[in-house]
Amino acid sequence: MSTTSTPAAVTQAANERIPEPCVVVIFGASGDLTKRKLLPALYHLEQSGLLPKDFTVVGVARRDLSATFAPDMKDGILKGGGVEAEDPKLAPFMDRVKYFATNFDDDAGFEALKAYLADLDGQFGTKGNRLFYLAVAPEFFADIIARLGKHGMAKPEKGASNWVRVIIEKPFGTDLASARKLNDDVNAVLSEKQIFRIDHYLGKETVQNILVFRFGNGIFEPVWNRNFIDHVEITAAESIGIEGRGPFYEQAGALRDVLQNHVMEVLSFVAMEPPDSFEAAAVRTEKLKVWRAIEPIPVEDTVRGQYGPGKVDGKDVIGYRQEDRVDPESQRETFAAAKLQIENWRWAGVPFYIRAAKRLEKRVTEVTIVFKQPPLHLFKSGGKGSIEPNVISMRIQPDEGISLQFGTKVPGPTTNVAQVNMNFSYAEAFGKSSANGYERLLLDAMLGDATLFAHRDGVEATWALFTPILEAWAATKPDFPNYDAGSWGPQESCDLLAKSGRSWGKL
Ligand SMILES: NC(=O)C1=CN([C@@H]2O[C@H](COP(=O)(O)OP(=O)(O)OC[C@H]3O[C@@H](n4cnc5c(N)ncnc54)[C@H](OP(=O)(O)O)[C@@H]3O)[C@@H](O)[C@H]2O)C=CC1
Ligand SMILES: O=C1O[C@H](COP(=O)(O)O)[C@@H](O)[C@H](O)[C@H]1O
Repeated sequence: MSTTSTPAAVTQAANERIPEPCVVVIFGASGDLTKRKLLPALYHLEQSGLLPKDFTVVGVARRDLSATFAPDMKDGILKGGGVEAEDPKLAPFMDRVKYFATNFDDDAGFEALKAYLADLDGQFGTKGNRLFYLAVAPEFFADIIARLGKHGMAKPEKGASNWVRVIIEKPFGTDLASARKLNDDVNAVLSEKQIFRIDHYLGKETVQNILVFRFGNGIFEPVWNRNFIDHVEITAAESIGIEGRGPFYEQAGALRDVLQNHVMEVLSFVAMEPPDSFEAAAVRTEKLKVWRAIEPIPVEDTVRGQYGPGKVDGKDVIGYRQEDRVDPESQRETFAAAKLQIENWRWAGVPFYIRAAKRLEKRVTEVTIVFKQPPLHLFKSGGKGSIEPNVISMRIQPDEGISLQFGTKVPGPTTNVAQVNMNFSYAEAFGKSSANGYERLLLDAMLGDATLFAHRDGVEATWALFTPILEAWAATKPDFPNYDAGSWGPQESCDLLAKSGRSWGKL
């Protein structure tokens, strides 16, 4: 497929969005996220000319890393790909990367940080504008924000025109009660306008493209409803295991880690009504309506699983219970699936099947829209394949793109029907993109645009749906492990669709 919009035109449009001068302060600076995702994302913004001229990054963590921080981050940027060591923009960018050591519970440290940031304003012309990024374990979220408040860093100074915003990483709570408590703690210091709850899936081009596909074209929306759609599948499959994050995953599991947040965000884009505008309040309102319209989920409509040993990409891999720092009797799920019913005018009667898991056969995140059959099968003599439904597959990752499956006449003297695909590939149309999702979201937060960030009400609405499931799961002992690493999950996951004569599409 060809494209009429050139990448150059796209870049030009993006260039109109340059934030005001500011300091980005990253708490958790020596962590994995900062090195692998955040600094590379900021540098890509710099390369694209999207950072303000007056700009600094300050990493904050507890150890004294002032001598090694910038070189270490440079290493992360180079390893992230797409950047050469001799890139002329790299050295000047690294000169603006600073480090400040303090423990998160140290009041004197926060007071010194405040003075340090004021000093940077003088050196770099950053005008008191602050974007704090909490790239830390969730138990620190509320404490850091409370200390920012206590030390006068959480609000602009009285009468001044500077801004203060805070990006909060996931997970935002572990159930409804903890999410509410965290929201209350955060809202006690910051106004909702200052808070940017990040879900990096919303930064992915292909997730945003769900809205463009639906609302930027005339031909899809008329069929995007219960009259034409049989069911929807959303899969977030990973072939990797828990990657050394045993203690984290033992607490989290697939439902808390991915289903409640990333998958539900994607679902809201697939199911929402057109917003009045592409602005935060309008988009959030429509997303919230979708989540609130979902019927309470019966536990029989959910499936949990845990991988045992198996083969992924031809290599033997260990089971979850054998992973480092995982309980050998662990009951934590590495697979979670559910059938959801959105009881509104558009979707009543259309099941949404969602699943997220580690150590499946391959890494693929996809939305699959399966359409109803035509009312009459004219081509009965067509043989096998003649009555397959139309399917729109929105490939979030990898091989980003969209395809439409439809039946077509096989050449020859009989009326045989074969299924074919019309395919749009991002890579073919636009070339490879280095964006990791964080670029767009960091830029939006610097611009004060919260459209692609979660709102308190939304976070609570999704926890309200899944908390009863977590409670029901905790009350019964599962028969784990129940799927082999490298498979497509437990048999019950197929049964969930088979009950109504459906099956997961081939990915
Ligand atoms: N890593 C990833 O790919 C993803 C991470 N996230 C989320 O991002 C957040 C950060 O994750 P990640 O980078 O992996 O975490 P890490 O465990 O790798 O990093 C934690 C950071 O917090 C600092 N820290 C911990 N305790 C203190 C303290 N008492 N005082 C000062 N600094 C402290 C550490 O500093 P020091 O080195 O000095 O101890 C380190 O910089 C988490 O909420 C995670 O859920 C979300 C999506 C993906
Ligand atoms: O938030 C998380 O997401 C990653 C998957 O992100 P992706 O961009 O690689 O799809 C997941 O591996 C991790 O467990 C989870 O915490």
